[in-house]
Amino acid sequence: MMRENYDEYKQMIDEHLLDFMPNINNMSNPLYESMKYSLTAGGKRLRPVLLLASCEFAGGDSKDALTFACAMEYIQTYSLIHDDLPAMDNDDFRRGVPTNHKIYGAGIATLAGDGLLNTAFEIMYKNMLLYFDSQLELKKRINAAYVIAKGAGVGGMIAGQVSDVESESKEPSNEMLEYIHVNKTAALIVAAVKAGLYIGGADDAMMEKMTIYAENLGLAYQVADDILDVRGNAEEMGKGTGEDEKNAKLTYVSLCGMEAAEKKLHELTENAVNAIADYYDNAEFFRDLVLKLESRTK
Ligand SMILES: CC(C)=CCC/C(C)=C/COP(=O)(O)OP(=O)(O)O
Ligand SMILES: C=C(C)CCOP(=O)(O)OP(=O)(O)O
Repeated sequence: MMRENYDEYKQMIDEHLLDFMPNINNMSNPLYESMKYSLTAGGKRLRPVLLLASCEFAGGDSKDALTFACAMEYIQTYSLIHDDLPAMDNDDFRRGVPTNHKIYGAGIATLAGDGLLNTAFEIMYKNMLLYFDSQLELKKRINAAYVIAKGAGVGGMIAGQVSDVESESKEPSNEMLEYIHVNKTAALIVAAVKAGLYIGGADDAMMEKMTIYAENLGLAYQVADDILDVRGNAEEMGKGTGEDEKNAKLTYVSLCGMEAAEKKLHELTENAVNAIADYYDNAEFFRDLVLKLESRTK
């Protein structure tokens, strides 16, 4: 049974996110504080919410997917800490508060990111060990961990971030922009959905359709973020306003203009909705999510 709304899933994450923090000895206390600072600074929890909802959509119990959902948020938080570093976007605000390196320095912030990424895999492996006696349950979790590693990895989010960094010194193009969005943003969103579906036990048809949904949602999410950045309501996306957005980034808006970006967002939204048309009666959560994303940019 799927839950009614986004906030119910988000609450599960917010309540349990710190439960998975490892015990760190006193010598590395600044590391713990710095990891905790960014985990509890807010955030929409989109990726873990998608993971839990996808698990239930496939007929599973979201409680069984909680570890993986929290691991996903650890990875998301690591990526934002590193993205904000002086060597990358050099941002001062994130999730409405000073960025991690502004509080703890670039060294600890880098290590907090490393720590979160590593912890994500530590807790997924620990969870898998609980299912050692059931080949079926273990396989679901190995598949989930594999898609997460792949989506976050050097052929996914990291590849996208490399191109994003490099794009600042390259001739802008549609191909480059598409590559950045597919990898930097959509890859982790697709991974969240697929991981949830694996744990929930989805069949191949559902996996295929939901993957198309998630690819379009992922691209739509980045285009919407870029539209909101320009419109000055970055606050709504949990960021600071204005000053920290100082890099002239390659975005759909900067490359093609606002009107084209809005059209693209609409197309991606339609694609996402159409991908799950077969599940009309019980895909309301996923339909609403992508439709709300588009309407928030208006
Ligand atoms: C491996 C790493 C560090 C990946 C970072 C991935 C990512 C999605 C960064 C934020 O993108 P953005 O710069 O477009 O978003 P924002 O405007 O929130 O900074
Ligand atoms: C892909 C983008 C736009 C990076 C920020 O992601 P979110 O907007 O989901 O950030 P949080 O809610 O997790 O802070």
